[in-house]
Amino acid sequence: MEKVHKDTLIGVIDAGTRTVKFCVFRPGHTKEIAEHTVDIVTHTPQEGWSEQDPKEILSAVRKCIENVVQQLGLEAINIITLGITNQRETTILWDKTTGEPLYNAIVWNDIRTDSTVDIILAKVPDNNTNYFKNICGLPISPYFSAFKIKWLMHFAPQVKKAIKAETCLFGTVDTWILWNLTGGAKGGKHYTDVTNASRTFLMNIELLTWDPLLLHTFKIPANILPEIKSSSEIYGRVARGFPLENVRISSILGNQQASLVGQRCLKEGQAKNTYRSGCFLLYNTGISKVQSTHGLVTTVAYKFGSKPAVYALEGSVAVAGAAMKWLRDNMGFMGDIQKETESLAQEVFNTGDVYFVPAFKGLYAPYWRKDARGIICGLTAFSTKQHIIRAALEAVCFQTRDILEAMNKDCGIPLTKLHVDGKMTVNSLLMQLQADISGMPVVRAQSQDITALGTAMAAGAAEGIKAWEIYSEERELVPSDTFLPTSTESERDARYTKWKMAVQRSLGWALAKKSSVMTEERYKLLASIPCGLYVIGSFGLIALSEYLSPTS
Ligand SMILES: Nc1ncnc2c1ncn2[C@@H]1O[C@H](COP(=O)(O)OP(=O)(O)O)[C@@H](O)[C@H]1O
Ligand SMILES: O=P(O)(O)OC[C@H](O)CO
Repeated sequence: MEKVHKDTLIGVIDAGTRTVKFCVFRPGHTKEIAEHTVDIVTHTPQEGWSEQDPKEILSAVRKCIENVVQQLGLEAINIITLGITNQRETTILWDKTTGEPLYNAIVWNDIRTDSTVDIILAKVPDNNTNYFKNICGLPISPYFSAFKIKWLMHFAPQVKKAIKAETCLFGTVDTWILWNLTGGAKGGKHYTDVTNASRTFLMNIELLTWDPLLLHTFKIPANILPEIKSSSEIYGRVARGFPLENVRISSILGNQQASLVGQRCLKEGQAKNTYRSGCFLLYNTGISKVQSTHGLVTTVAYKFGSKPAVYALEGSVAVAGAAMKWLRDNMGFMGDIQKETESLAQEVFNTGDVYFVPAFKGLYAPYWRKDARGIICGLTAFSTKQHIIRAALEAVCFQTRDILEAMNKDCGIPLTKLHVDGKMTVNSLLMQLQADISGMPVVRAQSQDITALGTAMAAGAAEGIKAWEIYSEERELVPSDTFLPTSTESERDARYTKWKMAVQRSLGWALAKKSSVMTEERYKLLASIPCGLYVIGSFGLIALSEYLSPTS
């Protein structure tokens, strides 16, 4: 191990759903010294689909590193190591001989794989969503990578071809970046870490290896999968042609696990909630796995080198900040989310009994209902956009309460406070609503970069840099402020009961989808498609019915 110099710096690539960022930390400090962020375009070729260009992600990584290196000037030479943190579950398949993606990245919140879920459900006794939970910790849901891989294997001919030729590789976003940074087709390292692997639906959560039964169920060949490593070890060096050539890469963490580390929730019983597009609450259960019976998932929290893996219970919420984007972009309720959400919601004192369930793509934890769809209920002639914006903020808090209720039931020991981070937490009204709806103090981290910080800490640990005292019990090292509940228990419970009524009304909505396809869309198509395409359409239907047959 190289001697650590006092000017040592650690770089972090944070490849999120909406943005890619590169930032640099000085060991022991919680605030980054330089950063650059680039937005990533998400394509929606069909309703419910969500794709990104893997090459755009890579070029954003390059641009961000180049920009920060330029900002730091000569100091950049002190960056001795890099960490990678990433949006999880997002699935990329590429050709290892050319380095070319075989399809766009299918993003974690894409729901095209609903039919794949039905195929897998049809194979298990009683259509039991939790049938494989003992093996991989996860319920059957379009969220996880295996369903996306299976979809690609069926619907993308180029994927079929590459699998047959044994040139296809699979990776989540961490693996795609690592493989390319370490040489790509010329010897790139095809690794992932345990936290990302635990989100694929293919890893045995006990053994931390790819599980043969799951691979067989999905008919996924083992030779496309990366090797599973710990979250903190030296994986390789940046290859020639990339900025920061020869610098070691020494941590990989899924972004929600990274913020658990950054929040220093390193002891059993500590939890954090990160509010971004989605919202993810992770509860550290130590080296023992807790199997949830209330709709949470069991996931790997982190594994530092050869130390035992630490587990977490996770409550994943698909739509949190994304609902604000929808109110801005689709409803035109505001122009600037950051500047206007809080002030508009504060123009009213409550939601006027309006409830908003933003189940745009079904509901994740604790419901796991892909047939749910968004609803706004309780509208009256007095309802205004301000009420709806406030209801959207409350929806984030109610969804968090759903998770907290499930966690308390699974763990037995209720949380006494909630540590929070993520861009949405700048909204102080949201923080107060969260304290009032959950009835517990909400402790807000004063840094926006908790995810990157956790990744830097893990990279530092692999390099023997102990500056953050990662195993210290002193959580107060993360500067924070606290919001205390101002509601009574009966007020809280009355409102929560109403929320549950609203959730009930959102369930099952998508089951009626078929009838709408047979009416509007069909007739729109009949009016516009030249006759040759009917033939392609019927071939498509035959392919789809074969795919959906229980034997496939
Ligand atoms: N002041 C605010 N109040 C409410 N929501 C906000 C506020 N600022 C940002 N948001 C929401 O938070 C989310 C920020 O997401 P971001 O950190 O960019 O991560 P990602 O989209 O990668 O999850 C966006 O969905 C945005 O709508
Ligand atoms: O990039 P974010 O913050 O939307 O995180 C997405 C999660 O990792 C999905 O599981």
